[in-house]
Amino acid sequence: QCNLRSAAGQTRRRYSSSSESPDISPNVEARVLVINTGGTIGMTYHNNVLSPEPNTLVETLRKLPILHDEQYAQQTRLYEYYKPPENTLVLPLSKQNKRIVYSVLEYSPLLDSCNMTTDDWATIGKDIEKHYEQYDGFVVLHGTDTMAYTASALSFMCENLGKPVILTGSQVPIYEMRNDGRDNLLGALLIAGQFVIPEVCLYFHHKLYRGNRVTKVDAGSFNAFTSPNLPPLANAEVDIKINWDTVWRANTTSKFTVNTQMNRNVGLLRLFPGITADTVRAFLQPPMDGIVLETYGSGNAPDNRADLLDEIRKATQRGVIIINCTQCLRGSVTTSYATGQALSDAGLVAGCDMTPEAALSKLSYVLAKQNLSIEEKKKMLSRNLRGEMIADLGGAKLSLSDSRFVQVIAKTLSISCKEELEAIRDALTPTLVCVASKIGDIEALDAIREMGTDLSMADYDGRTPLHIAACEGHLKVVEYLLGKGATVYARDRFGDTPLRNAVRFRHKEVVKLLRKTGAHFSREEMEDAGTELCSLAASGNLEALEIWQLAGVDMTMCSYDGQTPIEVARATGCEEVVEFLKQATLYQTKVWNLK
Ligand SMILES: NC(=O)C[C@H](N)C(=O)O
Repeated sequence: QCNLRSAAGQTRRRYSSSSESPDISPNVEARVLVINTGGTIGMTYHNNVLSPEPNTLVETLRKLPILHDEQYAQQTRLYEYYKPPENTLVLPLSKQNKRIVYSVLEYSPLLDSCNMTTDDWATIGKDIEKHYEQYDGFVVLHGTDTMAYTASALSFMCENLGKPVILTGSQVPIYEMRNDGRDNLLGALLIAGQFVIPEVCLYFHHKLYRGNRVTKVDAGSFNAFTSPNLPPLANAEVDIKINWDTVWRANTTSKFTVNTQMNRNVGLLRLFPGITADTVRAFLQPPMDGIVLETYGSGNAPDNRADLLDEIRKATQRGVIIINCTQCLRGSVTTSYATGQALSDAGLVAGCDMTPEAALSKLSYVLAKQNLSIEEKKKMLSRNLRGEMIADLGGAKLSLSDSRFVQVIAKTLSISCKEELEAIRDALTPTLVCVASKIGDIEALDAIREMGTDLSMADYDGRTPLHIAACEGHLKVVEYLLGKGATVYARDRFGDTPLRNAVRFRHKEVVKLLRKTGAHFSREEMEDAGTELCSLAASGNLEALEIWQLAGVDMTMCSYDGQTPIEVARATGCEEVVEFLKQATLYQTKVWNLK
């Protein structure tokens, strides 16, 4: 059963441009899911006020040449291949020679983001989880008013995220002549389709921010957001420049999941001079489980107000968790003042440099963990979970440009300016990490990482240390790299992932570990697998077939000429292989029945 073929029963030919020449690059098309939740971007005027307009966005985008290339769609029979066709669009060829095919999933009803609740965050999270394997990245269209809250909440809900999730929207509807919606959507799509940034981000006005670091600061400007305590992850100027050193990575070997358990009994309380103890007491009454207290300056509150401190202390003793965040836009909570020390003595958790939006959603996420004690929850809250805060300001990060090694080279080559130094670092480190990975030298990898190098750095062929360790079958190195945030979704210039490499070189244990971490074959790789499986069946290579199955490939895929592996095995008469493929077919039938 050729369930992954196109409706026409043939694989689509892919084209690099509107010319007739087929592109041989296997990774030329990326897929992005756009989840449209509402917001100004898709609003129109009704009785002189803006509200969401359902069922019109896709048709509008289809008519905009910068957001859809109809000629390419027709030439490559895009609509036969990607279902449902009415929601599928494709961007013109990007500067990096990539095609981004995107599908729009529109919610009903579309919401002004002021109307969103915790349930809506969970719906978005669950949809990302449901479609996670089919897409390279996700764009969430969302109203700007509560976008920072949703971005923060999603960053905690998405555990072990390996692909980009980018929230965007606009200040002026995309249907208006002058608007920021087109640019924001285009930028978000280009980043989600071309870069493996494994974070929940927010893209607005040419900048990509970490989602849990932003706050809306302007209601009347296209430049509506700021990330006060962390520079942008990317700037989309003439080129899109990713600040890879800043990108946050999940340091685990666990698969992506979405945890929608959030505690709703949380709140934000902003101190002001003269606030009464009655107000504080009323706010902290049950069922309140946790609050973010927005204090002055670097986390200060009056230390001459015994009545206030008393209410706060009583609440923390009852088990209410209180995070101390500053009302200032920029900066961190410290204990440099007596007025700040009083709060920490009253049992508050330091919110460091978190935004109130991030602190509130982190609190809601952590408080929902029923198996943790109050002390464990407090500990978890003071840890940096998703790059939402700098927990320890004392330990500034070392960068390779500070390292002795690069300094010595720079001196030898008489280099002094920062740009040249960075150029050397960028040229040397991919090679160094790849060599260390090839020879299985974890100590060297660790030393290079300590200098501040990102171990997901790719060489000139787009090959990362994880690709190399997977080829070599260095299980320990693979484990180490995954533990240090290496992405299983990196594709080299040939379109290969570490999983594809491990399968090719038959490293069973590496395949198992990569699968456990969430690696999977893309739809196109699955299609191409049919031919490979038939040739392995023809040569009776049972071991290789087993590895393909471990990699999650459907063993009933057809070859290019429509034969199934089991038919080929029967024709060659290799009983062992026939038996194995029979079992695999039974298994696959069960999988389909479950769907
Ligand atoms: N610019 C916007 O999207 C604001 C709108 N009220 C919303 O948050 O849905």
